[in-house]
Amino acid sequence: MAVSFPKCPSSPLPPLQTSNRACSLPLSAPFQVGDSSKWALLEATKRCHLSVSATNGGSAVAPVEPSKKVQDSGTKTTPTDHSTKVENGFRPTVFSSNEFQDLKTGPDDSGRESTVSITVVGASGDLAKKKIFPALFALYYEGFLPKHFTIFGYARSKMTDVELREMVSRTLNCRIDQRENCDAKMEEFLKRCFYHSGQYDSEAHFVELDKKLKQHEGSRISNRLYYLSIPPNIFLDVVKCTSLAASSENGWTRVIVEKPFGRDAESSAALTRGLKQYLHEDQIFRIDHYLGKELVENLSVLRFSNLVFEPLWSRQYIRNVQIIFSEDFGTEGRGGYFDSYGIIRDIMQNHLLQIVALFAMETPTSLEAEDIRNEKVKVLRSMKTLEIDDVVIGQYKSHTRGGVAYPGYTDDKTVPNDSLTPTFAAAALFINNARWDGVPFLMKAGKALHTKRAEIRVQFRHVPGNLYKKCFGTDLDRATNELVIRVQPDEAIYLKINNKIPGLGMRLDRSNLNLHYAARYSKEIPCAYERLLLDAIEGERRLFIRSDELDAAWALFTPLLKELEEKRIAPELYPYGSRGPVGAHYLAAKYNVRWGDLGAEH
Ligand SMILES: NC(=O)C1=CN([C@@H]2O[C@H](COP(=O)(O)OP(=O)(O)OC[C@H]3O[C@@H](n4cnc5c(N)ncnc54)[C@H](OP(=O)(O)O)[C@@H]3O)[C@@H](O)[C@H]2O)C=CC1
Ligand SMILES: O=C1O[C@H](COP(=O)(O)O)[C@@H](O)[C@H](O)[C@H]1O
Repeated sequence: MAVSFPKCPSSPLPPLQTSNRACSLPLSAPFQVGDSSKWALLEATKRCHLSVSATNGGSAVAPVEPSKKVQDSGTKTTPTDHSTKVENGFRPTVFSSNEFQDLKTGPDDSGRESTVSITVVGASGDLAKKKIFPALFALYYEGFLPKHFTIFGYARSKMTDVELREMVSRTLNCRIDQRENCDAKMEEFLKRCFYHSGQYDSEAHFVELDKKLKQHEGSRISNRLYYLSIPPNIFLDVVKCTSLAASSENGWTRVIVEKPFGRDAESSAALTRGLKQYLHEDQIFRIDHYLGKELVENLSVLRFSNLVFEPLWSRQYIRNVQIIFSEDFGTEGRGGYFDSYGIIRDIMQNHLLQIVALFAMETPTSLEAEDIRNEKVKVLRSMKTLEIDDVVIGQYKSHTRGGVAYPGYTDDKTVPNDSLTPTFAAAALFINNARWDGVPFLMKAGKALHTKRAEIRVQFRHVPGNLYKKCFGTDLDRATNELVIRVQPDEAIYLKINNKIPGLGMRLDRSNLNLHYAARYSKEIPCAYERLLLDAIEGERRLFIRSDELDAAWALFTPLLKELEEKRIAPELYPYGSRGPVGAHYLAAKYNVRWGDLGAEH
């Protein structure tokens, strides 16, 4: 006879707060939660932060930091920098007292007005079209660009303003969750976009750009941001020309530099020296767009604001950490660039290593950029230089599936037939400090694999003297907890736990405590470039790479890269669309690790 137990009385949980906004509000913020305007949100956020750190009624003017323009070799001027000083890592404040305001709100009533000119150098290129202009539009749409801003495209291609606008308009779209006034907003945005054609090494052409910028800036304080979306061999030409001929005379000048930052320790150091001939370190914004991804930024929040994680975050409880990047397409269209870099330089030395640094750092003194970067650099400097025995490399080969032929890497016309450039790599890294001694940090990155995904997997140790050992069979590894931070796609954080299957017997299964972003948050997640562009405009350096971090990162990888190239080590071939070379499993097994992304259900 079936026995039924009385049901637990249902006790409704209090409703969850569904808005990010609620979290950032100070108790005393005079902000109406019902107010849907983006600007209201930004204003509220400002108040929130100001309520923590300042008591001047919300009109804080950032502390002045000198702008370090070099007029000519050796002569530095120090005009006022009206940049935002970010309070303890939050995005709170304004350029000057009246600049950062919604177009709808009209002019502010105090201080001299200022303006921001954003020049995309290499505007005719792939990255500019795919990411930069759309990100700028998204910022504009959301009301995050300052009242007075102008966008310039600069490249050698001949184009009129109208043609640039046509080109840009083809790539713009509005957020899925906010289509209101989309076309009108696009029109308004495009009217603020202009183009100047010129050579990258011609000071005269940058003087012409300077004149055009001045026309737009008028008598306002001029702040200028240059985004170098060009091949690295012309970075220095452009930096020299902008610095000598087109930097701001009374505001700040900042330069966003895209990767690759060199090919090895020496070339990277040479690039840094070159940049520093014309710019100060705090004018250089080395972008690593992975740092702008929502879940990468959230790593510190997860760790430092939840008591349940931080005490476990060490060799005592963590068995291994895996950072996995895979793409389900090859180098299509970028083979020329890729062949002289390869996957280790393209993904591991920067994106994945930055994740390791953020993951493993000690608690920073504060959320200020320098405090965080100091901790990251300590991690990088504590790491063991990579050795060839701890690395597996692969290259994809052609494969036919379902009647479709997928090309191999060397089938790309821009790639030499005998190229040994790795399109896949797996590596075991170690951090020689008290917290992480002996814990393998396994990285895996590959193109033309079976899936597109980026994730961090934290595998915890076995439960000592586990009472339920018998329920797991012989494979205790399968029973350990695993925390998965899925950076993309379909952002999620989930913790694999063992759970009793409901019923009268005692059977356990693996279940997930799952924070699935799409289900939890209704707002679309901004693209990494939006966050980073906004940070650069605001002068927030937390998510950009400092030169000593870069040096430390290259020091780890350079000997390995040299050895691979000098010895012409052949990569293991893997079929397009597969899970990559089998060697990756041997590497993991060497450290008693099983990759967490195996199997259909992971
Ligand atoms: N595309 C991407 O997804 C990513 C790119 N990056 C980095 O961003 C930067 C820009 O990338 P991307 O847009 O793909 O690059 P492109 O190859 O598209 O180059 C951008 C522009 O630079 C000019 N250019 C290209 N080659 C040369 C050359 N040899 N000499 C002078 N000018 C040249 C061209 O403009 P014109 O001829 O009109 O002057 C071109 O439109 C690079 O540093 C790249 O490594 C980083 C991450 C991702
Ligand atoms: O930096 C790079 O990143 C992209 C992958 O970026 P994602 O944001 O789409 O994950 C990669 O395709 C490219 O090779 C590399 O240069």
